[in-house]
Amino acid sequence: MNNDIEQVLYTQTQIDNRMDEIANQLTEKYQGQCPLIVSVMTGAVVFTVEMIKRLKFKLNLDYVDVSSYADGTQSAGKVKLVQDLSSNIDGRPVIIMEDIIDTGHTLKYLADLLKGRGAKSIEICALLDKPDRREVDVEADYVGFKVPNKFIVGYGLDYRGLYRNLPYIGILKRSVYEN
Ligand SMILES: O=P(O)(O)OC[C@H]1O[C@H](OP(=O)(O)OP(=O)(O)O)[C@H](O)[C@@H]1O
Ligand SMILES: Nc1nc2[nH]cnc2c(=O)[nH]1
Repeated sequence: MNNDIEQVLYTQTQIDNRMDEIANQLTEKYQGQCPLIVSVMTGAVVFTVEMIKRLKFKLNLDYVDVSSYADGTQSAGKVKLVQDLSSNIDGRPVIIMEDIIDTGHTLKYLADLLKGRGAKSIEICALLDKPDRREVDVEADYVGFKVPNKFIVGYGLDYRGLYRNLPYIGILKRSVYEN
């Protein structure tokens, strides 16, 4: 295990098994619909890649880059659209793939934006949910795991750009970001 990790919450095997379950639910629901998968850069990249390989229906893939965290572990509270979709979503079912819902600001912003563009339906699929930190009313339709109110890294989630490549989900030691 990486020395900066206080505790592993979910191993690669646990993540794989949970992704299989969610993928089966999505496959049942979206058969014949060809939804657009919207991956939220950068944190959702690992989750998105691993999930879409399990989806047994026609789909398209696009991404947005939204940024809500100015620096380190604290939310800036404001969401910025850094890179827009390249697809037209009018009349299309959309599935947003996100790594974590924390305050909820990012997903609220994104879901409202895509609704305003006439998506036929919008569902949210999030690897992690940290409900204790919620500031706005937003819920995922599919959640991998609930996590405690700690700073989480791995499986796409970073601290200052690091740890995204860890093949598990863990709690970052406070000593890494406090001095
Ligand atoms: O629910 P919220 O409080 O809005 O937080 C969730 C968002 O924060 C992180 O993104 P970040 O802006 O750190 O960018 P990243 O995906 O590039 O890591 C994470 O990937 C989510 O998109
Ligand atoms: N890496 C990381 N990014 C986040 N964005 C919102 N919450 C978190 C978290 O716990 N870890």
